[in-house]
Amino acid sequence: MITLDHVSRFYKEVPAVEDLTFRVEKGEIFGLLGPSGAGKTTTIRLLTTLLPVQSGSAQVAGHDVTKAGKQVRANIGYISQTGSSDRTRTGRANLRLIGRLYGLSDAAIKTRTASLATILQITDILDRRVSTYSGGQKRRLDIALGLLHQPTVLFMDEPTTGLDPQNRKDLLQYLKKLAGNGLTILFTTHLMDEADVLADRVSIIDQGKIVALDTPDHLKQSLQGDILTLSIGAHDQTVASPLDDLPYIRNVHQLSAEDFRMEIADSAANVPEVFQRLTIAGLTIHSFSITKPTLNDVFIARTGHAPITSDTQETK
Ligand SMILES: Nc1ncnc2c1ncn2[C@@H]1O[C@H](COP(=O)(O)OP(=O)(O)OP(=O)(O)O)[C@@H](O)[C@H]1O
Repeated sequence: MITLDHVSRFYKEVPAVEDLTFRVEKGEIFGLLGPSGAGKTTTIRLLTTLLPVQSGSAQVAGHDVTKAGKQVRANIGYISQTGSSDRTRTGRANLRLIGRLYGLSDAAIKTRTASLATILQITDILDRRVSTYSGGQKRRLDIALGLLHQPTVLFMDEPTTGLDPQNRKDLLQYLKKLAGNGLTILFTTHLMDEADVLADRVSIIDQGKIVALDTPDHLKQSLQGDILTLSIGAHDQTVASPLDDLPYIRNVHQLSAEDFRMEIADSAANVPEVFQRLTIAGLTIHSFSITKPTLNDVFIARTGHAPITSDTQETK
């Protein structure tokens, strides 16, 4: 349903996305996961024909985004981070406008509006101006606007922005149901847990490049071990050197002045030796935890740095 073949986009010779190649199948929920500035929105804008592809090629719903933009636009829904509603109009008027833009009959607009409003729980606010909506209500209207013309492919930038936990849970369930009925969904997020819960497959993107692409489970299993997090109190010293030659320790990463995380194979057997090494090196362990890897850990392992903060550093 979506195919990218070596797609790149530059701004003044600086790559925003570089050499992206992947496919998304019909009914699949595909997550583009990465920190701010990674190139997620640029990818969506290229696929929705809002930005021209400069090199490589891409097809959406069987149409080339460069040569057949009109056909691509007829087959897709796009829900941007900010949404597309007119705040001065009511929700119903916004839906009517979009329906007419897509050439739907008044009867079809009425039926689709009633059904989407019920599912997204906005029926009782449809006749109020959008400027009076809460963030979550507006987000749900954005989604109704994106789905009104029954697209075959839905693009969503940061789907759950502004939603409270219950609305977020409901929305993720609804998106899964839509995909179960054959809708293909490509969404962006910087939230690792959202990608984990929602996506069938995830592409982790950093500085415009794909650094990992697989199912969330496969990505997490690729780390082959647990994550050991240690707090050693303020020291000038890093934990990396005392652990340098231990073959079962990988990717030691300093989270803050006191905190470190690392991958550890067979943690039950190997943690005692780690503690012994650190104690001999004169370090005091204040606290520790051993957890299963998350997509956050996958990101750190593949890029060597933490996804959100830039003040951390790789030490091994
Ligand atoms: N119009 C533009 N002119 C110059 N640089 C741009 C432009 N649009 C995007 N960029 C740059 O391209 C890179 C990718 O931006 P993009 O908006 O795709 O990132 P993102 O992953 O969606 O980030 P966020 O999560 O913050 O929305 C960034 O370095 C950004 O500064």
